[in-house]
Amino acid sequence: MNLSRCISPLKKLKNKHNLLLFFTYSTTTTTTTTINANKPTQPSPPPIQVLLTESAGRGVFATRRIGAGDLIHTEKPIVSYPSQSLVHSVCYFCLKRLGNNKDSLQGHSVKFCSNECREQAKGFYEIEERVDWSAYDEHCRKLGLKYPLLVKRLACMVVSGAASAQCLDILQPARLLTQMILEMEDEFSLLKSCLMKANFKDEQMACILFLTKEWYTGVLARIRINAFRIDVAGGSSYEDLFLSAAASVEAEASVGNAVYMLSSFYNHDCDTNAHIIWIENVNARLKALRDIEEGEELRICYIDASMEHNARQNILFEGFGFRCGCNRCLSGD
Ligand SMILES: C[S@@+](CC[C@H](N)C(=O)[O-])C[C@H]1O[C@@H](n2cnc3c(N)ncnc32)[C@H](O)[C@@H]1O
Repeated sequence: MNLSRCISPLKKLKNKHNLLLFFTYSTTTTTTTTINANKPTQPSPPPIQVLLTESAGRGVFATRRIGAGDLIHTEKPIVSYPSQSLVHSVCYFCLKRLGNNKDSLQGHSVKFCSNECREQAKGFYEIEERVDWSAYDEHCRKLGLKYPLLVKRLACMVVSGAASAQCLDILQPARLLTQMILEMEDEFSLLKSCLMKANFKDEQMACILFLTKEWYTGVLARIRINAFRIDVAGGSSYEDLFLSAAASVEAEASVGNAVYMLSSFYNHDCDTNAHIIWIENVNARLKALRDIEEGEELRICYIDASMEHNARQNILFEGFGFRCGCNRCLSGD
């Protein structure tokens, strides 16, 4: 199975209020509906919908009551990439930590935890292997950049046919300052020159036509707002661990970064009712932190919620471009 099959095909519909409404079909909840004892059970759709909010763009809303601790849905990433310092000690596809090489399949510069992961990575990895990325990787390492590595992987996925060049278009982009755009354009030139030096077949060269400055900066602008830092829970008592969603936060402790579709529509709150956790690998699990009523907006926390008021406001404004007006911030806490 290649990665493109894991991507949520979002279907755009109109609801009875004529608001934009999106359903996702590839995410699942743990509950199943038995229609007939003789028929196989089918996963029920997640109890959520994406609607326009009054002041925060689109957001995720409960379609029924959700209990505290319930799993709301799971989600596979559209694109992910390991932290550069851990590239040889996590699975190159699912980012699972590899202990003493016993979980890894040897013989390649990067490792996979299973044949399934190797198979799913096949599309982009065959392209990636043919390119000398040292200049691009070194540029990212020197400047501590993580998101351009996601763009590199996405570019390889597009060349291999495992993803569409437009697959992130629906996500909200960050507003970019001129200086940022200039830096991104330099990075783009580096990425493109690495790819152009590779020995590709004619049809693959034709596939590189999508690779323009506009594509590169547009993808990076979306990744900046929507990427999650992946902190994988270890040990057996993971169900009790509280791991806040920390989109776009830099940290060496994380196994990597990833972009998801549905999870990207969750807005932020400093006193949140839902959170996202990762158990073993990059597949996300969205869980309710308290009872949530039908129609209530589900929000996650993008940052370290233990920070004081001004620090939270500054990080949210600089990183995500908004002033948080949640009840906790309004109370001055
Ligand atoms: C990951 S996206 C969330 C989904 C987004 N609302 C959309 O329409 O795609 C993050 C962006 O949503 C908006 N946002 C999220 N939480 C917010 C909040 N509490 N108040 C205002 N805007 C918020 C900001 O523009 C932020 O950059």
